Amino acid sequence: MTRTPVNVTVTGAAGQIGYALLFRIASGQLLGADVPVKLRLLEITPALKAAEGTAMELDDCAFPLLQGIEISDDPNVAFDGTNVALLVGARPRTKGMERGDLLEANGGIFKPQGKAINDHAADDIKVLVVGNPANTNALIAQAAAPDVPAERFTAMTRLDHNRALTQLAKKTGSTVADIKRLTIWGNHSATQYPDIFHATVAGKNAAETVNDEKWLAEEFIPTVAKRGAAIIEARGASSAASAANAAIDHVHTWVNGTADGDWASMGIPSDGSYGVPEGLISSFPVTTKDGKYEIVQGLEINDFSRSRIDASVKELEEEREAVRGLGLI
Ligand SMILES: NC(=O)C1=CN([C@@H]2O[C@H](COP(=O)(O)OP(=O)(O)OC[C@H]3O[C@@H](n4cnc5c(N)ncnc54)[C@H](O)[C@@H]3O)[C@@H](O)[C@H]2O)C=CC1
Ligand SMILES: O=C([O-])CC(=O)C(=O)O
Repeated sequence: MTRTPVNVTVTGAAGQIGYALLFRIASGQLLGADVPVKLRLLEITPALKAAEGTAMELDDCAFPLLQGIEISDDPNVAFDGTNVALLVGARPRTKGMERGDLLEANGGIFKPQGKAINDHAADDIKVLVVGNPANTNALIAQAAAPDVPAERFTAMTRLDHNRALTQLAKKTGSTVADIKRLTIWGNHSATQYPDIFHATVAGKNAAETVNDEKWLAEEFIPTVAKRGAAIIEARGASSAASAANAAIDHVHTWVNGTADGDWASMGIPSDGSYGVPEGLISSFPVTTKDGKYEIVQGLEINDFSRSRIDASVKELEEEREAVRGLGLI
């Protein structure tokens, strides 16, 4: 194998998403079946032993593409020379915790990680934030990394995108492979807006094919937007394998490109497109090529969509104000 290995850092490596993610990265599903990887696992000190156990299992898989594993509780070590950073570890909301407390607790994680990325990561670093609240955690990390191009900080809405694909496929009696150009707009939260007005099912407009605004407003959108809570209710734990799968999809798409005639959803810094205030990390339809993404331009946004996009963007603005007030950005 002649290619230089790509350094991939995963934070929260001993957590449930970490366990579902690391083996897939090591097997080549993140970057490609011909791309060797070195894994860096970042955990908090009490979870280092568990991370070591996962590393032992990774060794035991004898993945031909896996060229090394390093484990650390120091972000300066874990992000040293890293090319792809998957920021999964985050502080979950616990009983009695207000939103401000949650943002502050996550600021204590994502600000130092952003700084470590700024100071130590490779020049081509790409960052995906999975840990919630993902969009605003991405904003915090980005603000702490002024030397890294802002567009390298992204947040995950691909799980929402994938959830929406399946719901639409079920409704239309098609398969997910028949569906193209679906979009998640806004925040990875219950205000997100899954948009099928530009989507196609087997080449035909999805909204026209469905032709059922009541289903759209009362079933499809709430099912997708509240799916995370439904999984917690059913499983007694939040989505893990599907979240890891979406993280793989997000980075694979970013690095390897979207298919002709299709797009994906990514939480990315707004350039002001579609009236989303510049700098907010909000989900958009994007095409990707040569490791870069571009927002799909020129889509007509009807009133139904406009009010929902605006509501989610308003929530993102409020989160941005809150972290600004806490001095985190
Ligand atoms: N954007 C999305 O679509 C989704 C996001 N999530 C979020 O992903 C995050 C992780 O989920 P799980 O793996 O299920 O949680 P988990 O609780 O099983 O694992 C989190 C891990 O992060 C570690 N951690 C905490 N602080 C850290 C720090 N400063 N540095 C490194 N590691 C640290 C913990 O020790 C723990 O091992 C949560 O915030 C969850 O809400 C989950 C599903 C979907
Ligand atoms: O709420 C959570 O921790 C899980 C989550 O983001 C999701 O499943 O979309």
